[in-house]
Amino acid sequence: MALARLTRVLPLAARLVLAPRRDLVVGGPDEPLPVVRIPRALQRRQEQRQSGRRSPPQPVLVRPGPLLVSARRPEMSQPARLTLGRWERAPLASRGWRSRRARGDHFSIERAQHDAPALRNLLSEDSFANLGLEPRVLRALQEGAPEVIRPTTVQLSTIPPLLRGRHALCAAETGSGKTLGYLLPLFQRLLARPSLNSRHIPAPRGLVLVPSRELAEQVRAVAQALGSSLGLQVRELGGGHGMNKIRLQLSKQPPADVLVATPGALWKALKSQLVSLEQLSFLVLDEADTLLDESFLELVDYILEKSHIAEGPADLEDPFNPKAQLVLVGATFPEGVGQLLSKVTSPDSLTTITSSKLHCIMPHVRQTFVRLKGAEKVTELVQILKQHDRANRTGLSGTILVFCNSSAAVNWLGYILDDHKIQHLRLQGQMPASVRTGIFQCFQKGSQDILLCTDIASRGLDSTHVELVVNYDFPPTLQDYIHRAGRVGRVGSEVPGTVISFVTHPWDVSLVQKIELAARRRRSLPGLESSVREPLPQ
Ligand SMILES: Nc1ncnc2c1ncn2[C@@H]1O[C@H](COP(=O)(O)OP(=O)(O)OP(=O)(O)O)[C@@H](O)[C@H]1O
Repeated sequence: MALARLTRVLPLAARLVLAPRRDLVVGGPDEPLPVVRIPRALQRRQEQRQSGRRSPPQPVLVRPGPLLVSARRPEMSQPARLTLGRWERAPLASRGWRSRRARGDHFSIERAQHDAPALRNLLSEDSFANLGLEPRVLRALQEGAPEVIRPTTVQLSTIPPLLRGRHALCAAETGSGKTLGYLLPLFQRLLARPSLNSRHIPAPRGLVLVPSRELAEQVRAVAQALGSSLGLQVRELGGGHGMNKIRLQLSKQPPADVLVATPGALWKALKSQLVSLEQLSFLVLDEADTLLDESFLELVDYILEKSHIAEGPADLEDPFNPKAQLVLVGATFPEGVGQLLSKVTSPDSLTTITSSKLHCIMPHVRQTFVRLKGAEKVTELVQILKQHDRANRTGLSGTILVFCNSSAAVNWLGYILDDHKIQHLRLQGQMPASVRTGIFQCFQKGSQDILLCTDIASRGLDSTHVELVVNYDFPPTLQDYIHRAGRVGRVGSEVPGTVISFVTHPWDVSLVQKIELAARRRRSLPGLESSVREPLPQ
């Protein structure tokens, strides 16, 4: 490049001679010629460029010691003490995985620490009492969640701004305790604001929107444990059951102070005027990236339209004209927040809280990638499950989540596991609501060790027993990978987590290479950043 630039700037009249030592000699016949020496490295790069060749990245010399990446081919391993620079080319173990010849190859991103990042770096003075929570709320926390003693890093950074009435977008890694991070401020706000309900239909003051029925059940259970000691009613409104069930859920007495709902069910209830959002003072969109994607956006738009969102903290203070504080929560940064917000409030009123580990490969979970032929996946899975079963009989093992990319694949794989006499549960979106109910709770309680599922189980669902996530089908996006992998290694997990991913298609390989590169550079995954200040489309 430098040589090319140099030749361009030299006057046309100048004579260019490549000197024997490859120095450039410039000037007329009678003048003493200035000599420009070109460094050898530059010359070599120029020669390579001209011949269209690029030197392959140098393999890292592996010495004994802990590894960050361990590969089947040892020269592709990376020691734990080495981090590649941002622009440094990496010797990827997954390079060449698009070729069939790569079948059978594998590598792992090793566990670098034991604890979840959300539990590290906590100081002894970090306590819930120092965050501005009222004694009543602290007591409710003690009674409702006795295992929770000190706040996680995410709770430390979200609770104070939420108590100050700020609208917030909280994006932090999976399993870091975001649910309590928004529920505690929600309850404190409701205690400060008495119910004004004079209408005949239920008008909850707190609303948590979640993308799936299973997550609604889970959040309701956590909220109810806190709400019952505060004298506040928490109810759940899940979809898929038809209008009669929705009517029944909403007619229960006493009416809900806090409603945990899926967008579809709430939309139906609002359309049929079975519920009103006029009294709303706290609105949470949990798993905001999913709620803002195309499948839910229209419903969520309608719900936001019916809620009176405050312009800012000052707007929340009028007790006779309730306005709602808005909180968006997720483990991946949602797209389209700016567009959504500009419809209901000013994007400037939003505080963005992101954790330092957002979109990073979890450092406390071992993640293995295996390049396979499609037809080999079943054998590989059956072997893993049988191995686990043997370990389980000796009382060593936790539970396993196996992810497929479609409901049909879950059913098909389920029949194959039946043939192998491997007991399991199945959870996929096309199951009737009555069959789906309670499946995840069964798995959470440990009554069955293996759950075959689609991505409906990848968002927000919490189980401290999950030891292994298998991506039987490689997830279609990096966001999906983050959410699926996040079912292990959660705060409070009782077992160390592992993720195993089967890689079969060329498009899987592109994602694997991004994951591997991010791990080797210890940086966040690319392409997931977004901005809350995106302009509204014209
Ligand atoms: N301060 C705490 N101390 C100990 N355990 C906690 C604490 N806060 C939350 N937990 C536990 O951590 C686990 C994960 O919490 P939670 O489900 O809120 O994570 P999350 O960040 O919402 O995850 P996801 O992004 O997957 O939805 C739960 O089992 C919860 O009980």
